[in-house]
Amino acid sequence: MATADHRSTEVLEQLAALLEQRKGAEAGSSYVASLYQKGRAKIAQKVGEEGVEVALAAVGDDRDELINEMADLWFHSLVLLADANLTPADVLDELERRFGLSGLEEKARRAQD
Ligand SMILES: N=c1c2ncn([C@@H]3O[C@H](COP(=O)(O)OP(=O)(O)OP(=O)(O)O)[C@@H](O)[C@H]3O)c2ncn1[C@@H]1O[C@H](COP(=O)(O)O)[C@@H](O)[C@H]1O
Repeated sequence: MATADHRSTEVLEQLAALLEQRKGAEAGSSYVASLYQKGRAKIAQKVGEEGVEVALAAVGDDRDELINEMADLWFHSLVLLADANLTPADVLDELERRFGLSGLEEKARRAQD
């Protein structure tokens, strides 16, 4: 299994920066620019479709298929975030906040034991 390291967030940030640049590109020149042109509902639809594909891949128990479909889901989710003028950092902040909360709950539980 691959291990998480500094690349995990770097690749999200670099891809997000590229997605931001694509806002100024011609729709015919880039898949991402064509998605922006189709609009929020189309991008949201792609995220929904990719989510279903992830679920099907998970049930199929094919490791490579699951990684591929998850990459499609994450990619389209990043496009949706960019279209909404949000960044991966906004989501990472929320995950970090929740992780912090659960960490505190765990500490409190241990203190009671
Ligand atoms: N990571 C990706 C990525 N993952 C998937 N895809 C594209 O997402 C599409 C999904 O395929 P589907 O079959 O679901 O969709 P489709 O049938 O082509 O389109 P729909 O009719 O369903 O809308 C394919 O065209 C893939 O090529 C991606 N396209 C781009 N990127 C990244 O985005 C960057 C910018 O891309 P461009 O804007 O195209 O240069 C690239 O350098 C990559 O790093």
